Amino acid sequence: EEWKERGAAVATRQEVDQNGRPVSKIVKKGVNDFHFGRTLGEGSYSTVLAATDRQIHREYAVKVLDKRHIIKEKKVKYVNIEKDALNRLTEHPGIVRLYYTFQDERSLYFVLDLANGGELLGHLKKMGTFDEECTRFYGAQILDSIAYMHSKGIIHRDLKPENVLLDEQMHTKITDFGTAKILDIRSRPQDGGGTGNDGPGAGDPMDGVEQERAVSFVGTAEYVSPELLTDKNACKASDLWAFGCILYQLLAGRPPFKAGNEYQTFQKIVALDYHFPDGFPAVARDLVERLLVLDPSKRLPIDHIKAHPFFDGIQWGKGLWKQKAPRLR
Ligand SMILES: O=C(O)C[C@H](Cc1nc2cc(Cl)cc(Cl)c2[nH]1)c1ccc(Cl)cc1
Repeated sequence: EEWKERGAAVATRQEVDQNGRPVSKIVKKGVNDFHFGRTLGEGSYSTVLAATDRQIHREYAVKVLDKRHIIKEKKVKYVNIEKDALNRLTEHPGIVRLYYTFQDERSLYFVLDLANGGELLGHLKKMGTFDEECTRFYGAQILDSIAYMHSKGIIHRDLKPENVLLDEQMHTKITDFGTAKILDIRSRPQDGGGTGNDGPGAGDPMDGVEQERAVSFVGTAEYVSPELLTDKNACKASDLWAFGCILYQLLAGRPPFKAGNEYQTFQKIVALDYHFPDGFPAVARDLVERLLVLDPSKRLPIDHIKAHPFFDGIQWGKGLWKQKAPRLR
């Protein structure tokens, strides 16, 4: 079928050298190295297909983008940000892994982990709400992945249950880094990345540039942080605001800020206009209240979130990713 006619293309395999720095090893991988299968999803700028590597018979998710469409819609910057961000996030089980990128005359291809457990959002819709144990487990995995991203100078900027995929062990894999912000680590003081509150625009020289230009990107309405709506700038703590919204949503079955249209949702966010439903567990409420804080520098930093009583019993680190996922209920 049509995939056959396209020539192989030079691809880069992402590996890390002995110092852990990502190096692109040139391997000849192209569209002919894969057998394309079912469509897994359609985005506004991409189609994701299941594909099997013909040599090693391993299945991947391949994100295919039409070059003409990308150029016409001025999304070239986002595609290259997605590639660069994923290339820095190669050693964490909670982040979708990028194996190859290649292109042919018509399309761009990202060869990614296949997470065939579906989206966390789908499971939440099916269940209505998660109980505390499931919320604790999934919340902990998402937080552990955010801590890793931030330690590599990456801010996701569009965290939401839709962008949290599940693998066959029902463990999380965060995806969709096209709208990420890559902090220039050369100038950033090595803050170990976990603080989450180095304020908007800290250390990212590109920020100055973004401030002059209107920031063209705002996340998904229900999860957008107030600082993104007021002073247009995302910081690491913006991901922690979204994390607070996700925790609330897993337990309540809906996000904290949701109105009839986007503008009304934004008004609720900047007014911190939200309420906890009856029966919302008190210990979870305490944590959410320390995350949904208007001033980004006052949000609980990641290390304090991990130490919060809500996460009592969570084994942070490798153990979190080896244990069996709790049955959803
Ligand atoms: O070969 C690489 O790794 C770098 C290229 C860079 C690149 N070449 C492009 C051509 C077009 Cl038409 C559009 C975009 Cl966004 C383009 N990005 C590339 C190729 C594929 C993908 Cl998925 C991302 C970036």
